[in-house]
Amino acid sequence: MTATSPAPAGTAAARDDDTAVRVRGLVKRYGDRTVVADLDLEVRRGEVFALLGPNGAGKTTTVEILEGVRRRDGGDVSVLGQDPARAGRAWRDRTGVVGQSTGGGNALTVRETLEHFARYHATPVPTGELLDDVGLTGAARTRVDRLSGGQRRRLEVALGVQGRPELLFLDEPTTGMDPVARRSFWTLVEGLRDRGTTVLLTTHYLDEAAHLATRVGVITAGRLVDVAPPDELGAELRRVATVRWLEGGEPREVTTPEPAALLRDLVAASPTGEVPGLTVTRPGLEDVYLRMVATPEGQDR
Ligand SMILES: Nc1ncnc2c1ncn2[C@@H]1O[C@H](COP(=O)(O)OP(=O)(O)OP(=O)(O)O)[C@@H](O)[C@H]1O
Repeated sequence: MTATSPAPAGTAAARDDDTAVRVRGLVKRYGDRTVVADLDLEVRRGEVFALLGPNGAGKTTTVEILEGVRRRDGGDVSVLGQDPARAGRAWRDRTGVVGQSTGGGNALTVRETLEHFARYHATPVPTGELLDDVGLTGAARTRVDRLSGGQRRRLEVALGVQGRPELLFLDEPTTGMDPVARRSFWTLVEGLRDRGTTVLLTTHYLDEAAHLATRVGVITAGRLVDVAPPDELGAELRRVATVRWLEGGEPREVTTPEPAALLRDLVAASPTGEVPGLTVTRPGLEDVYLRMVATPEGQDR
């Protein structure tokens, strides 16, 4: 089938049209240790998908297999319709990679570095625009080996998006950035998302996942344990609410899946109909995430 002929509905090729990444039964071992264990994952075209998980859970390993820079031991992987283990230069041009920071540097300036790598792309983002997008205009003439950690991270992000990739891999992109730089990075990713770029990112910052991601997936011990939009993750865990109030001046707290019934009882029992200090809270993304990874399996191994 050629790229232009429409795939019949319901076929694998038709489904691939709206799927950027499809992973089935992915396995990766180091020696006799299995670090990715039968992992399934699907990232739709145009979405920002965030992978969360504790240190050592297997996020980077998974992402590197999808980038085509690490071998797998089992499973099926399709990225932009091809197996990254066999894909060539043309496929690579359609992806952008911002790996975990290496801390390396060189004697070229920021601008020289961007101009050097621009030659590898068919339609690179103009250097001035790129510098602006990542907030490095003021550092354009600084040598890379003299950049701060956060500035270096911005340069790596610039190199990842320079070729206007269809699919961008971001491995802990904002580690080392100050809060202002993180915010402007979020704006950059939002701009990419608005232009239809698919983004797969790993992060330890739950506010980043909540802000940017269409869906988040939680990996513990090499397995994907849940996938959902950030405000729906852990639906079961979220059903439970914590009700707090003051009784005779003393704080009281009850955790219940049916807060409405408790509120009715509290109001009925109050002579004035008022319940002092009353609050009802449901678990947020962070609470849910911490519960998910709190199992022995979820700990760093
Ligand atoms: N080249 C390697 N050789 C042996 N073990 C490795 C290698 N690379 C990673 N590992 C191990 O594989 C496991 C998964 O590592 P990985 O880097 O994928 O985790 P991660 O979820 O990205 O963690 P972090 O959040 O700390 O970046 C870890 O236990 C790690 O020590």
